[in-house]
Amino acid sequence: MSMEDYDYLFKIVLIGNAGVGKTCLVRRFTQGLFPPGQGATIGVDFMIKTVEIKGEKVKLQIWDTAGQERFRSITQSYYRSANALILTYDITCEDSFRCLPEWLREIEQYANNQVVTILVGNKIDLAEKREVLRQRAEDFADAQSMLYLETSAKESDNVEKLFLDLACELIREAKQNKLDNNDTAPMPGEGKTISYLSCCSLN
Ligand SMILES: Nc1nc2c(ncn2[C@@H]2O[C@H](COP(=O)(O)OP(=O)(O)OP(=O)(O)O)[C@@H](O)[C@H]2O)c(=O)[nH]1
Repeated sequence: MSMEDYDYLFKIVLIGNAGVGKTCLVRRFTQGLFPPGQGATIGVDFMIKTVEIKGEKVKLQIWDTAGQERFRSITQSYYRSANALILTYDITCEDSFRCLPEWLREIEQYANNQVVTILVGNKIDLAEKREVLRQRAEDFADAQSMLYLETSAKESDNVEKLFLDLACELIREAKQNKLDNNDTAPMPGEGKTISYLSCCSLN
């Protein structure tokens, strides 16, 4: 794809425990469906979706990582070039919430320190099975300076909002030139395309 096809290109990586719904969130957003009998992700998978925000074309490269521990060394290598991380847990699974500090350590260790991180509590359609109160998650996210959103990949609640809010935030940051793109920052007159990601696995 040539550079003219979009104004911005951002890489978004989903992380979090196995089974919290990362793949379903990506499928819902990129394909508009809730896949039946979704198997566990092996390693990483990626999808692309281009959205238009305030007249600007934003290409989102979305990486869905495997939550299973045994894939951790593979998935870690995808953190570094991420512009945004979607740290996902399952509101019906206390365990997936309790593992968040562990995920934050991974982020600290492997991600770029400019990365935008959003905490997502998925499966809100299963309200009667909720194990993690919204307030508790909000407080946790606040303390870590993360955005917080609750979603249902199944019912499509807040899924579009999740990715579009992230895209808006990334555009805002890019405009303030806060992204870690010192090497390839556009020169005046070269336009505002974030070109440093164009080398990433688009082949
Ligand atoms: N009720 C409900 N179930 C969901 C939702 N999102 C995902 N699920 C179910 O949760 C299970 C795991 O979903 P996945 O999307 O495969 O989870 P994952 O986080 O990608 O798992 P790994 O690939 O192993 O890391 C599947 O049975 C989904 O149908 C949701 O919003 N609501």
